[in-house]
Amino acid sequence: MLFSDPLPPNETAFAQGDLVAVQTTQPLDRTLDYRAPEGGCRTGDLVEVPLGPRRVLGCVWGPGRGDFDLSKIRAVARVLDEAPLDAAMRAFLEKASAYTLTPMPVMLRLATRCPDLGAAPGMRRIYRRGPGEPARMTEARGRVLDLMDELDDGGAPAFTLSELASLSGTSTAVVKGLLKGGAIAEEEAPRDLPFPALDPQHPGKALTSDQSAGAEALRTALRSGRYGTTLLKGVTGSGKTEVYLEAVAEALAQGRQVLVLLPEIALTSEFIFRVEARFGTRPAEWHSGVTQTERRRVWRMVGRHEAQMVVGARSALFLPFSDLGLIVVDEEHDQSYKQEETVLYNARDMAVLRASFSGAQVVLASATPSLESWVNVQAGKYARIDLASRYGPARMPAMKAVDMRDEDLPSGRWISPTLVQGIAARLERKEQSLLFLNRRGYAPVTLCRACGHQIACPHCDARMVEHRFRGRLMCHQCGETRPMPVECPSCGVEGKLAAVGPGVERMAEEAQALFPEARVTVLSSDLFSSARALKARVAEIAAGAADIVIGTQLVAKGHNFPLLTLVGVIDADLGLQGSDLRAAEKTFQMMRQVAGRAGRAEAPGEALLQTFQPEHPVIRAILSGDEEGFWAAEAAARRAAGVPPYGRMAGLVLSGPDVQEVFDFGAALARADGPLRRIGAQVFGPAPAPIARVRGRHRVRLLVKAERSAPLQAALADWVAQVRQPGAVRLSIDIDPQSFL
Ligand SMILES: Nc1ncnc2c1ncn2[C@@H]1O[C@H](COP(=O)(O)OP(=O)(O)OP(=O)(O)O)[C@@H](O)[C@H]1O
Ligand SMILES: [Zn+2]
Repeated sequence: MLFSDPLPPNETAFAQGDLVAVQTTQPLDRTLDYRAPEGGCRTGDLVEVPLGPRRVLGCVWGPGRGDFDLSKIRAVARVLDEAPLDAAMRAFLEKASAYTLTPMPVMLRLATRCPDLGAAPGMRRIYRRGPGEPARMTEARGRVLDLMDELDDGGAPAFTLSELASLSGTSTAVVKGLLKGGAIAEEEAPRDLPFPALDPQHPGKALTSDQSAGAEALRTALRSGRYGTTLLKGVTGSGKTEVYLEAVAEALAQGRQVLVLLPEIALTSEFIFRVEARFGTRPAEWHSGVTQTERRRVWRMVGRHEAQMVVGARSALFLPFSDLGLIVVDEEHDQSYKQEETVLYNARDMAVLRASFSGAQVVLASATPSLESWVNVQAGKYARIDLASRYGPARMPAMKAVDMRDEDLPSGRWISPTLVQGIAARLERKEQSLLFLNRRGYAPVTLCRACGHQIACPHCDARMVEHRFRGRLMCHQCGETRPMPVECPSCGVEGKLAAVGPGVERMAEEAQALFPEARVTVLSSDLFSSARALKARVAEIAAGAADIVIGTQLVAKGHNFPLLTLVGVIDADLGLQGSDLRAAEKTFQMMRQVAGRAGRAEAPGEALLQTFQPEHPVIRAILSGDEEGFWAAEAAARRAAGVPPYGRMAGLVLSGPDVQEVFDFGAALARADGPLRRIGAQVFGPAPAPIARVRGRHRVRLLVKAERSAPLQAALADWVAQVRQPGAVRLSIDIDPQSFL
């Protein structure tokens, strides 16, 4: 056994034949009793247990419950040779399950997402890109090599034969064929190698006095060895990353593990590069772009403390760290930290929860923190560090409103004369301009001028968006695409379809028409086949390969464009519409992030916000830069409305193929609101969800509001359990919803 070291505190050893409770990954609402196998087992061990005719994965959760016929109890089949889930991890999973109302088996599945879990270590054959080229190139061979190049971040990743074949959609024979010319090299390698040690003594950059004070505060917090959370707030380019890397160094020096969460895979490679420069070697990576082989290595090495630092996506929170000392959540306000898929959790909150069980420190870094974090600082729950100015000569850009009511702009055009002047001045000085519009595609609406029909998705309650570069219409809800029709699908008249409203592709057209000599480029996620392709383009632009960049929210995040001195926001009012409770907060964050892209080097930057309502309080707050004033006002408004973070909310989405059945179920829930009323909570709805149909399923919403101290989760569970759910209807509960879609 690998893990036969002395039993840590809080863990129990069981001798062969003892009754143990096992939490499985099967959809059962309780643990099951088994007998400890030969050689015994301990709490936290990952095991295989017989269940009916099958063997399933489980984790030893504690002593058996003893409420089952003892004669029928079977023995644990096998203890897996993997690091156990320690007491802190188990407590975290239980708490996260209770908080998000996610069943424990689903939580355990999140925590055991390791390919080939329990497989014996040993040697295996791996394949890397070699220096040669194949004598004869075929389409299939090309696909294999493209894939390998695509996933190569400079680390020459290794693949297994079957991985390469399945990822590239070819056969193993194709892969083997590439061995001959040396385009691929084959080697024997131990299954899972430890990660090389990072060196915390490697010197970092010389810090400014603000930065040093921040770094020292974080080091002190880490030395306490206890849980704590610090909001690291600093304007874009102030050196937040430099400061938290000092905290990383401290944790590494203490021999503890570090997790850094980034909101976007596209940002990882630049960050990995900085880690390598700072600590001499690359950390482990965990996100959707990582191969299965590497995933397995990361999972195992994290459990054995043979990976000191992981950089990754939110699911990295569920890796089995054995001694986690620090979690950094970079760009903590980012919406993508809220998982909107199977398990609804906010990675920022889960990071805090996980750290509290592991005696770890959390650093939440942002130029524009979430209101939740700001409130937690005000309440004294989080510490706060401020970096008020940009590093070096760079200054925050001057922010100005362009009052669109005064601009003379023909219909179908969106770049105001004032903005045009600004761009022209940049072109003259060989500086870059960024036009920001958070709308992918060419135009949000395609309208038939003959009959008035708007082309909609057949499966969703959404319009099809024209993507002119691809010549297709696309549904942004379900991804359905179809060729751009020539005639109206409703009335059949030809040549009358018109684009209405702007998307980034259309802005590019307008910019190019205004400045025929300029190099105009679009940065939008749908235009890049991979994170790698996007990264390459970002690097080219940073080096000066474009004069005018048109971008979606993608550009707001973390990228550095030294030549960029003007940011033009095409429609600053866009985010303020709609009923979203976070509309003001999101707009404020987004505008400040985008503006922060300008003037990152010596040349001063300017941000121009096109708006029809310059007197709107949010627009005024953005322009004045009075952040504290904005947060205080926003907090007061939320407190008055009794909404998060002052009140608690849960969003329920019911969906199914039959609209009546979905509504009936919603109405039945709304009537049976006894358990909610008992805690003083109110239920609103059922009402059609803002997106009322997705992929052919009708969606209905209920919203529950409660006081902050009310035991909401327990009441929700009781409430939902009383009403029989029709088989075809799905129900998802989102605690603290971020959006009301
Ligand atoms: N003390 C320093 N010495 C040298 N360079 C520094 C220092 N502090 C910051 N920099 C440089 O300034 C730039 C901005 O710093 P950094 O990326 O750490 O800021 P940030 O606040 O994390 O930015 P963002 O909000 O865009 O993520 C980087 O290129 C960084 O290397
Ligand atoms: Zn659709």
